[in-house]
This record gives sequence, structure tokens and C-alpha cells, in this order.
Amino acid sequence: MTEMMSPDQLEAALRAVGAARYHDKHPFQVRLNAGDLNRDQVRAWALNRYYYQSRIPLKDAALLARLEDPALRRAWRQRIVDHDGETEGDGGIERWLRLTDALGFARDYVIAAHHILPGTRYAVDAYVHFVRERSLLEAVASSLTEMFSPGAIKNRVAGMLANYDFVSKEALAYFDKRLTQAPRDADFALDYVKREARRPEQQQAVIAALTFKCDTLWAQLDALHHAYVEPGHIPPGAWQP
Ligand SMILES: O=C(O)c1cc(C(=O)O)c2c(n1)C(=O)C(=O)c1cc(C(=O)O)[nH]c1-2
Repeated sequence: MTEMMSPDQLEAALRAVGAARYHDKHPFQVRLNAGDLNRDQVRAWALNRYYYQSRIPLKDAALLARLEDPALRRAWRQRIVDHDGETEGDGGIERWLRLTDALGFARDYVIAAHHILPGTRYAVDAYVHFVRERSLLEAVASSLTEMFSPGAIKNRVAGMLANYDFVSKEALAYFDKRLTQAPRDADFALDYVKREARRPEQQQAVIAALTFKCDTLWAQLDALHHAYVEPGHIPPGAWQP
């Protein structure tokens, strides 16, 4: 039988999942930061990742719809505001589109997402389905990858600005806001799971949810690497540089 962990032991177990599996360790991410990708490979990353950005508010709305406590809803709804903005021209999705603008994509093309990789679509959709179908505790836990994103984002932005003359600080403005939003969201979700996972099997479910989520991020980068780096097999229908 699995032992009950203290809340702090649970947190340590979650941090160990991130240390082993978070997408900052993926070869595609390492190359992106090191300046080892060409402009088209960076374009492929931004195009595909838009689909992730676009689905995040849908998964947060699915989660929000199941929260019965007004205080929890108030906290969680901020995530949707952050991505959608309060008004047209504001918010994270708009800021991601400024990056794809800067990389030379037409907005309609990006938003339609007709030419993203199948692997991107399957991985992102799997995350949305997971949040819809699993327990609220697992749904909240699956957002905990954000515990690890600030470090990854700092390295990525510094690496990209140092190594690519085709990306500017303005084009990467999306990530500036994430450096304050992600820790706020991660702290909230971490407090929630440490408080609510009161039985060993719940604690194991929380760890499994974070593992699953790390895998959805990893799979997105596997798909990019396979198509646009090595061996360079671009699936039929996907964007061709
Ligand atoms: O740039 C990154 O490395 C990164 C990672 C993650 C993440 O760990 O899931 C998110 C984001 N960015 C992000 O920008 C974002 O809005 C976001 C929302 C979520 C989530 O699961 O609710 N993760 C992430």
C-alpha cells in the first residue's frame, strides 16, 4: 500500500516530476535557446504553440464550470482574463499573435490552425480532455507544470534574444507577463492540491496528473523535432517552410 505523504513531501514529489520531465530539457527546447534553430524552425514552433495558447482558456473554462466555491472561481477566472484580455487587442492570445506576426505569418492562417502538426493537435486536445474528464483535483494538478515555467521562460527569452536577430524583445512580450502570472497561478494550484489531496491515492493521482501534463508538453516538442529538425519528415498537410 502507498504511504501517506505530508503536504511538503507531496510538493517535493511534484518538483521531482518537473526536474525529470519538464519540457525545458527537450532537445528542441535546448536548441531553441542555444540559437541552433533557423528562422523557419522557430516559425514552426510559434505556429504550433499558438494552438496550445488557444486551447488554454477552453480548458480553464471547463475547470471553472466545475468549481462550486465563489472564491476559487474568482481566482481561476483570472486565468481566462489573462489570455483573452478585458478588451480587444489585449491579453496573452493577442500577444502570442504579435510573435507570429513578427515571424511573418498571416493571423488568419495561425488562428485557423489547419496546418499545425497532428502531434500538436493530439497532445493539446488530450490536455483539454483530461481536464474535462478527470476529477477536479487532477484537473487542478495538471496545471502545475507552471511551477517550472518561469525558469524555462527566462532561459528561453535570454537565449532567443542573444541568438536570433529576427526576434525582438517586443515580439517576445508574451513571456514578460507570464513571469508574474505563472508563479501566482502555480502557487494557488499547489496550495490547493496540498490541501485537498488527503488520501494516498489522491496524492498519487496528483503526481500522475502532473506527469501526464509534462508528457503533453514533451510530445509537442517531439512532433516539432521530428518534422522540422530530424529526420525532417513533415506530415502531409502541415506547414512547409
Ligand atoms: O512557455 C512555457 O514554457 C509555458 C509552459 C506552460 C506549462 O508549463 O504548461 C504554460 C505556459 N507557458 C503558458 O504560457 C501558459 O499560459 C500556460 C497555461 C498553462 C496551464 O496548464 O494552465 N500552462 C502554461
